[in-house]
Amino acid sequence: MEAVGQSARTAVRVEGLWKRFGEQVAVAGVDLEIPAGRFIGLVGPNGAGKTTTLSMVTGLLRPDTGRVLIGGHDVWQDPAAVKARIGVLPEGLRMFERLSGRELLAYTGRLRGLPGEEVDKRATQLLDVLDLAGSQHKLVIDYSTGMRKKIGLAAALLHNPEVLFLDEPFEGVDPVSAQTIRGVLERYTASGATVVFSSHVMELVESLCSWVAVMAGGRIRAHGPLADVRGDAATLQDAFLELVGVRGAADGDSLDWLGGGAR
Ligand SMILES: Nc1ncnc2c1ncn2[C@@H]1O[C@H](COP(=O)(O)OP(=O)(O)OP(=O)(O)O)[C@@H](O)[C@H]1O
Repeated sequence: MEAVGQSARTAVRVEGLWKRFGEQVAVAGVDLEIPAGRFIGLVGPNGAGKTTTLSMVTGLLRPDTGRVLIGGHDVWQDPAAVKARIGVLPEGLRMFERLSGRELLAYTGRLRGLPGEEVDKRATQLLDVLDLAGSQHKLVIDYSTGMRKKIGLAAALLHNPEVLFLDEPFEGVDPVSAQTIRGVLERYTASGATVVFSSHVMELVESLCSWVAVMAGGRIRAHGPLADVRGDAATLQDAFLELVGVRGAADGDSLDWLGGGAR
């Protein structure tokens, strides 16, 4: 199918996305134009709608209304073209746990239609870079949380996608592994690819991302280059608290029974 008209530098276009779960409106009209070749952060408080949005954007969950274009292809009209262009590391990743890390990559690569030799080569390099070579023959079920994130990332990168979506990629990952993941992702975006990731960790988003979208209550509250979203605030965290309207409510003043001697 032909790519629908879209600027060459837009990686993902989201138009009028809505999702309800019964009475609960999880995503309430999201429009976004995500630039290519950048590190994009999607931030928001718990329940803001980040996971639901990313699930719809990556074709895992059908929106009630709205559409998503990736590389000009409609996620729901042209899923094969989109799936060839994206890599996804979803939250609570489910994997084939009775395979070893190496087998998981071999299987994923063949599913992606890569020749066996190429899969072997890429898998060896990814396992090395992500410091998983020593555990490549262990079953994924025996991997730690951080190792699971890393093997999931390797599987998502194997076919060299144009856009990589990561839901909380650094959660449960130790600082050394986080630095490794960061290095891999920086190299990947430097080559023109796009990384979209969700996180609660504002310092991380501030240090990694050049473009951010702030979500709260199912809507985008601000989006654009990091400096624009931060505005006059000292940190992205301050700008974020201002935007989501929790300044002053978060200091726990009402918990006057907590601590002290009133037991
Ligand atoms: N399958 C579901 N059924 C019912 N409600 C859901 C479902 N998935 C999400 N929701 C609701 O939609 C809202 C948005 O949830 P979502 O998981 O997208 O938020 P989030 O920003 O990713 O939150 P967190 O940072 O805590 O992971 C929440 O109120 C959540 O309870």
